[in-house]
Amino acid sequence: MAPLPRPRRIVGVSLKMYFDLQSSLSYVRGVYQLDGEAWNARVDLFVIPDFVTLMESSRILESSHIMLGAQDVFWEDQGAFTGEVSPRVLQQAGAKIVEIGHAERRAMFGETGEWVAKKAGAAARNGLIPLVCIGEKTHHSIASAAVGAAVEECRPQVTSVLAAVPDDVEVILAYEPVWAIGAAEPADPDHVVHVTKELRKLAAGRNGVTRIVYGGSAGPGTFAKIAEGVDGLFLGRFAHDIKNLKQVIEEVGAA
Ligand SMILES: O=C[C@H](O)COP(=O)(O)O
Repeated sequence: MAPLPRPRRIVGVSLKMYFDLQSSLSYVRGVYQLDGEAWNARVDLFVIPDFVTLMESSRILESSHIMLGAQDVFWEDQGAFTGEVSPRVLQQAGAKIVEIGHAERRAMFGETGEWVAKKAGAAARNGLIPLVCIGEKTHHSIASAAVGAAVEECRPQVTSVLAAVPDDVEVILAYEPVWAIGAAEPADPDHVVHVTKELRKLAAGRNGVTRIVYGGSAGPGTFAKIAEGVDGLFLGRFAHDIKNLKQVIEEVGAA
């Protein structure tokens, strides 16, 4: 049987909390300038600023193909949940993607696998693409054991999410080994390729598109080494300079 065609490549950036309001908007305007280049390179592009910046970002991006994302979401659509942000409101504000279960949220804010799955279900219910962050906490020092250990740790993170979303909706899995986030360099390419190839098997029976992106100190030079395993990159610091994002788009389009 012929292998399934690979989905379109995708590149996105999270601003985390590095930016203030004006610099977030300035960055989003910079991303907007890359719309044509990404589109011509057949690379889907998304950007994830903070909640406060979403509506203005939506206005900036409205005539583009660029998808706007939010950094978190609550699992109910409405009710007495002070401080939480509804998936329905995110959809109304122009978001197309919702990042869920980032390692920082799991570590610092007590986000559990059960919450992540519920949030993914809520995003899908409201027409948003769940971008679910998964990854092992520590890196096994023996390379041959590291892949198996990573897959075992990531497997329940993936299966609980896929069980919570309808089979036919798009899901993006962001493989971000926790130890590679905020590091000097991305994870070893062989490790990323081996782990993501195994994780892709978990979504083999789905009817909806499942894309896997790599995150964790990724930047220019990362994609070509791991293209065999992933559909794109989820970038942080090393794409906060628009010139680097432009270079990554070129590389992903050319790989
Ligand atoms: O959200 C993005 C990832 O956590 C990666 O961030 P980083 O590239 O700054 O390590």
